[in-house]
Amino acid sequence: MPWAAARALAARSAGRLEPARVPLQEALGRRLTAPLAALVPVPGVDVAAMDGYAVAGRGPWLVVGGVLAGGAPYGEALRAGEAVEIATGAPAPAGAEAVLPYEHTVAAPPPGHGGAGHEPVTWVDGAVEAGRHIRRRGEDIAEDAVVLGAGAMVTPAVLGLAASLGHDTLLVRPRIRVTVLVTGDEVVHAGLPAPGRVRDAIGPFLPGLVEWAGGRVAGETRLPDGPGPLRAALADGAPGTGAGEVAVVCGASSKGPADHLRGVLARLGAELLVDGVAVRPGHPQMLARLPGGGLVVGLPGNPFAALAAALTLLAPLVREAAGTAAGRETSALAGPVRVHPRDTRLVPVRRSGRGAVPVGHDRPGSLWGAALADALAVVPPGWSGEQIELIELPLGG
Ligand SMILES: Nc1nc2c(c(=O)[nH]1)N[C@H]1C(S)=C(S)[C@@H](COP(=O)(O)OP(=O)(O)OC[C@H]3O[C@@H](n4cnc5c(N)ncnc54)[C@H](O)[C@@H]3O)O[C@H]1N2
Ligand code: MOO
Repeated sequence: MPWAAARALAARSAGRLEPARVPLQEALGRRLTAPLAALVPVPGVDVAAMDGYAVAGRGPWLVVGGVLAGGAPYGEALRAGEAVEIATGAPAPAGAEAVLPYEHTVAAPPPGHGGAGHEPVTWVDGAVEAGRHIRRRGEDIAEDAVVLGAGAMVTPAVLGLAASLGHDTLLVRPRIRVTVLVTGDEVVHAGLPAPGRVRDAIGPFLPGLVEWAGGRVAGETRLPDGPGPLRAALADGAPGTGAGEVAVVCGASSKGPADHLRGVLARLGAELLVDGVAVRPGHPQMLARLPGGGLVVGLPGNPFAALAAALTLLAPLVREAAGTAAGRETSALAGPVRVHPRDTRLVPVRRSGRGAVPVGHDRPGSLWGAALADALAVVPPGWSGEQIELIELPLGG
């Protein structure tokens, strides 16, 4: 199957997940599926915007009480000539006309008193402007105001905003659950690989790639070679095999004696949607639908081939399920690339002012080039030209 057709088919194969209410932190990076409205006004009541004295009428003012943020509000209405010592954010008493910040406050003698008095009562004075330093109820955000529309991306700032408006959950499209199955008797997961062994280089990049595309890796299972373990891991009811889920199989996609994925999928009655893609690297990649509704993505064992295949089949379907389509980017190509007569080539490049620069080191078995690059240039079969499509490589963080 041509590369572009495989990518489009992968996107179509995933239905959009139904919106769900999730706790705020889980909504990060998702899109809102409903407008976000204020459940409460901000601020909720009239509050002091400065530490100082809430005052009524003209000074000097007799200090009749104090109120802290979180403390009990002052119980009575202030009368002209009265002040209440107040903390920033504390409810302003009824009748308060302004807040006099400490910095602008002078100790005042009681009216009609000749000098500084020794009474236990306190008098304060200072210049205030009517209404100054009191944030009125709903002044920042009115109750019921719609602050964000459906489709808005949930950023860290959106989480803080939603919390301040009284929300504990947000309605978003959930992250599609991806289960990773790493096959290969020769594959080890820690330390230096002994001769004939190889460190798993695919399992470590999948969670970041899936998260970046809008999904979530729910678990990783390491499988020995052989059809039995793979069949059990993809059987009905196994993690990643249900509707709205994805199982990613690393390795076992080619034609060797240990490459059992095709046979296992046939035995399970899966519908093979993509069986090989005309792309280099990564042609032995597969997409299938299990009878239970789950999708299986087969990635080749060579790590750069697996990355190229993950960007061809896995990322588009995860994005589609999450409702977060990628933008299309084209660029000039600032360096030579090899062109294949029948296959699309995916070439690691770095964007620069001159265009996309091929970084080399792009053998299927090595992620060196992909690690140096920030995008893959899509070089169609027989291509000649100047502008080229780029697909973004996932960034960290
Ligand atoms: N007769 C054919 N042989 C091969 C073909 C073909 O079309 N006909 N295609 C070649 C290409 S291209 C690729 S890519 C590989 C894909 O093979 P598999 O998906 O079956 O993967 P394996 O055979 O298990 O492994 C291939 C290679 O990758 C190493 N590997 C496997 N898993 C990992 C991992 N998690 N991390 C790092 N490296 C891994 C494995 O040791 C092998 O060296 O098939 C070609 N052969
Ligand atoms: O798909 Mo294999 O890509 O070249 O190593």
